[in-house]
Amino acid sequence: MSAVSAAFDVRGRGFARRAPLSLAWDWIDGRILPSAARRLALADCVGLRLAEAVAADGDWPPADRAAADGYAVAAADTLGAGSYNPVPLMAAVPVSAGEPMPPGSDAVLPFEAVYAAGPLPEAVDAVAPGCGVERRGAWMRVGDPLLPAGRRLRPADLGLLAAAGHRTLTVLPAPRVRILLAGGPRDGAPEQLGVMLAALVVRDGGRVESIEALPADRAALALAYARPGADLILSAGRTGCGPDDVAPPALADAGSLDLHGIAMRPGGSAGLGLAAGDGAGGVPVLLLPGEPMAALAAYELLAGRAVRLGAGLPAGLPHATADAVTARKLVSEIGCLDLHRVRLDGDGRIEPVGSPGWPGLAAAARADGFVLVPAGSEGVPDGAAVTMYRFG
Ligand SMILES: Nc1nc2c(c(=O)[nH]1)N[C@H]1C(S)=C(S)[C@@H](COP(=O)(O)OP(=O)(O)OC[C@H]3O[C@@H](n4cnc5c(N)ncnc54)[C@H](O)[C@@H]3O)O[C@H]1N2
Ligand code: MOO
Repeated sequence: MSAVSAAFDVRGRGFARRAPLSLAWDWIDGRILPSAARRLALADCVGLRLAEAVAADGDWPPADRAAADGYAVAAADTLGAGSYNPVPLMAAVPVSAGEPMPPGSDAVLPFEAVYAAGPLPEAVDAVAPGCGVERRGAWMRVGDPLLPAGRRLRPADLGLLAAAGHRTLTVLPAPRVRILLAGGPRDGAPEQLGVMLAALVVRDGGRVESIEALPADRAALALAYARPGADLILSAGRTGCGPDDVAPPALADAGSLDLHGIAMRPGGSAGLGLAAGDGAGGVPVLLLPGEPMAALAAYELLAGRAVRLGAGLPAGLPHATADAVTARKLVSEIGCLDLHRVRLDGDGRIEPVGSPGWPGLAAAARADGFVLVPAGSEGVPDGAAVTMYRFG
């Protein structure tokens, strides 16, 4: 791909044209690969992808054990027991759930089925052999496949793998993502992008290398783009057309500005390129608008894809989807992909919350999710079937 808009400085001029989102995706897909697999301690693996399939190292449970609190008994000793026929138990041993079964026992009589006030406990119910017992290997046998290669590890997986005897795992390490806040809010407004972007990066399998607030200074930004230590850089703010919108020229200084201006709304002033940092091919840098809703949209549609690919996760949107029908027309500009924040009612009908160009995160907080109206469409009429991507 040629460095399309690289040479074009939009400051004081505006965007002559914007690239289709698909071009930005091609750029991301062609440059971002997960890092090589590494062996890490189990505790450091949550949210990472397994590089190879994992099998059980032993049986679990390793021996027959009690599944409930009660008395370990030989089931045959309880034969005929009932509330009108208590049967004294000569060899009953109190056990707690999870304890190995004592020799000679083959069932657990729960405390509720035992009268224990006399000199010997008495069964007031009969049990069959195996009752109240978790058999050796009931969950898994040595060599059983437990988790496939590529699995994104959940907290419960780590518990299972600990039970199966694993102390370390071979995983794809999380990409180190540097978050730069370029220029920050205007007029002393509160900073709000750092926490949001960090949470999104973690959601998508990345690790936040640092979050740094920098002045709208071209040289300072170029240095921060070029500094080694990150696998991916997200720079939010100062991507527009004003005189102090120095993020795009700073990226050109640090390496290359390969795209600036994307045909989507909000988020249309996003850009991307490479910083000549420590990586042989340069470190991908995604420029996100500073306007908070535009930053969110540009993260979801662009940057998140890069983080997921770097983590070895599927490139597509990670949001749960819902099939819905529009309760009102969703207007859209032809040639531009529109992200509509929408609310879902109990009947599966959605309504827009504000228009795509409406700034701020309040409307996103009131929305249940978003609907994407493709660039080729002039909008979606009411009563049309659409897919809603759920926020959160
Ligand atoms: N002539 C044109 N001007 C603009 C165009 C255009 O096509 N032609 N595009 C517009 C679009 S789209 C956007 S989006 C903005 C790009 O904004 P910037 O990336 O330059 O954002 P800033 O100027 O840095 O800030 C905008 C807005 O966001 C607030 N902000 C910035 N950083 C933070 C932060 N860390 N926390 C909270 N809020 C932040 C800032 O206060 C401003 O209100 O350009 C348009 N211009
Ligand atoms: O990047 Mo601007 O908000 O298109 O919304």
